[in-house]
Amino acid sequence: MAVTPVIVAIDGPSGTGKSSTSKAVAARLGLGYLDTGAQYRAMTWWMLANGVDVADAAAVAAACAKPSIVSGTDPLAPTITVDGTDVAGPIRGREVTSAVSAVSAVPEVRARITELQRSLASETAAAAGGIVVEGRDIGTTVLPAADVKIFLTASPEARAARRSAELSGADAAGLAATREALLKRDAADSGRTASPLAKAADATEVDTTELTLEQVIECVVTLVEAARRPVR
Ligand SMILES: Nc1ncnc2c1ncn2[C@@H]1O[C@H](COP(=O)(O)OP(=O)(O)O)[C@@H](O)[C@H]1O
Ligand SMILES: Nc1ccn([C@H]2C[C@H](O)[C@@H](COP(=O)(O)OP(=O)(O)O)O2)c(=O)n1
Repeated sequence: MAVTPVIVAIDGPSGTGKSSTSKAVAARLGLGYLDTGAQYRAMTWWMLANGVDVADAAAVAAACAKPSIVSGTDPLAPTITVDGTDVAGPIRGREVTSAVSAVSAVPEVRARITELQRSLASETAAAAGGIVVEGRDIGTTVLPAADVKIFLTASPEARAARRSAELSGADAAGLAATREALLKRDAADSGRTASPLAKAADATEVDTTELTLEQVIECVVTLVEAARRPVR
């Protein structure tokens, strides 16, 4: 019996477990995976590498059609390139992290990246039987007809502890500084006019503060399996 492709949207603020949960759910169910934050980070990396002033929205808007951003959708080996260069490492650095909210608030940037996301989601879903797409506005704007919508939350303390455990070397910062930077980015992402971070009215909210990653994965897998309808 065939099953229709399933589209899963996972949104929420930083450090709630979107990437780890989405990758694991996609791998377990044999679906594709798209990290939309990586696309905004890649656009930001390109702006910084090309000397565009990220505080100048008009300059960012004028340049944002130039870079070619390509995402690989295998959850076991996700990739991201800009004009053919692998940027998976540099896009996680502090410089990009502190500039990404400004770049992703520019409507022209969002229009371009949203179009990329929609075409990649439909191509991948058709080829892989479905896709898990994670970000900030997937359930509200990018894929409002998604079959499953999840909004992950966690306390700022838990999120800061998770993030600071990941950072090392030049990017290492104290827990308090990490918490402050994370809340500042949340406020910018939630407060922007163009497609802000928000829970869709029909999304299931999962507070991950007291859950293990495995428990969150199980919860999402159960919701996706329930939504998969056999085609007769
Ligand atoms: N429920 C959880 N409990 C403990 N640690 C978690 C949980 N979910 C995710 N993590 C860890 O927190 C960090 C941030 O998770 P990530 O998936 O990157 O979050 P996001 O994509 O929402 O920013 C990762 O190191 C991940 O392993
Ligand atoms: N769908 C999305 C995804 C991310 N963004 C923006 C806002 C976020 O602060 C940045 C980075 O997202 P990313 O998911 O990589 O951030 P974290 O890993 O959660 O720290 O991109 C967005 O505006 N819309």
